[in-house]
Amino acid sequence: MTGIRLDSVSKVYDGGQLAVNELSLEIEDGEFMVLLGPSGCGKTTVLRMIAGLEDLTSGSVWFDRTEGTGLTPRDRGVAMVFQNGALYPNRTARENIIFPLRMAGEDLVEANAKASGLARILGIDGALDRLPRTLSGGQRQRVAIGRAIVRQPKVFLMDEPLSNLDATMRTELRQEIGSMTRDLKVTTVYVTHDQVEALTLADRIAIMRDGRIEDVGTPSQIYDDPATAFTAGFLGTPRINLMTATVRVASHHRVTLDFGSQSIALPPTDRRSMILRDHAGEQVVVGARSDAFHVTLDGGEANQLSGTIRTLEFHGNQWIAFVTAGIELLNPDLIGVTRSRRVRGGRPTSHSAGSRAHRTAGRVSALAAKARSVIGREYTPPPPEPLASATHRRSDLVLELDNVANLKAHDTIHLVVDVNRIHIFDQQGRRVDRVKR
Ligand SMILES: Nc1ncnc2c1ncn2[C@@H]1O[C@H](COP(=O)(O)OP(=O)(O)OP(=O)(O)O)[C@@H](O)[C@H]1O
Repeated sequence: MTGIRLDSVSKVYDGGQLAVNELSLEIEDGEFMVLLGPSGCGKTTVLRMIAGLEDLTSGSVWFDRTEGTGLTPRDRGVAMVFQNGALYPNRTARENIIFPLRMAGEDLVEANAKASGLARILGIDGALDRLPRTLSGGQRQRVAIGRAIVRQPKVFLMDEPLSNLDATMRTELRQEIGSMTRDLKVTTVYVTHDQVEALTLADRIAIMRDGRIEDVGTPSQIYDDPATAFTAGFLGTPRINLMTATVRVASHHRVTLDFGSQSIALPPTDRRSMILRDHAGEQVVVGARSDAFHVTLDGGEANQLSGTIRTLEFHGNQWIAFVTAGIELLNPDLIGVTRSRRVRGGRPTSHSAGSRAHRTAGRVSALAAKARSVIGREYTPPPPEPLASATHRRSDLVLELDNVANLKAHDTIHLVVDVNRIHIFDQQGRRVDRVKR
């Protein structure tokens, strides 16, 4: 078994697309690591760089203590499964699975025994003697997984292996992938943009954005204690409410978060109060998932926000309420973000905040040098986009409600905010307090 280390890896494609930007990540021996992020953030490129299918522009890949950067895919001991695991059409499922073993000279009886064992784990033992065209999409994908894993690779790489399956099949195969990789204790890197797959399968999740890692941790760390507003917005349905607030410091150093016509207060002993006392008058972003609110009668309770129900949606086991409360809400995808990283004719095609780009000028200039060396053009880091940009705004608080017996559209609703459940971010979307990892 093998641990993987990515050491400041970057990829600039021909034509200047910066796909991966000085990304570092350690994946432990036997760990199931999920790379999660929106389309185009560089997940597949990272996977292909681990597999040796994509050259690195800079940085290095390590397998335990061996540098793998220059190794051929074959010498890396990795196996990969893609969205559409292509099979040999004229070979049965069994022949497909044992093919890599036979190529390696393994005895037919032993190879068949291994195929049968894997087929049992993957739930395709009844389909082993059928041709791929007679199998369902889910069965074909199971055969592809069996063929990839049969040689006991040191590292198993999966690129959205469930994305072409229907919902029932996805759930079943997801569970089988989880138990199989744990039984085999093989180090696995799994790419997806599906948060349910990430939360259910991963030992740890790396949230990617614009070619970088935004946050990395166990599923519960990432969900309950997100390092950035983007991470908080990527996990959870409905998405977290991100409200702009101004920090006010009243008498006795009491810190309130002022949303305009309404506000909430932090307890004086709250660590965040102590941090925010020095930032009176500045804007912050307050993240509150639905479970941070509870509906109350207008009892004048502390930390109460009031609004009007714009609409109620029925979702079977619950309702989703869209509440207009006169609070400016932000789109998590756009806080502190690089909107386009394309380097063309010396300038990116649009502005961005580059959430961490401002941290060290040195990093930016190193990247600039790399981009220049690849495409022979100047790279100018884009300036931050203002928080109040129109594209950032959303209009409603979005909440789950179990019971709407006494509520309907256009009613006034009163919500108490549990301040222990809110996260406070700076204008670039980073937590103002410390994240526990
Ligand atoms: N061969 C290539 N040449 C040029 N640009 C590329 C190439 N492959 C990928 N890219 C670009 O690099 C960026 C990262 O692509 P990548 O496929 O790694 O992202 P991803 O997160 O896996 O996306 P998706 O979830 O849509 O598969 C994208 O902007 C993509 O357009």
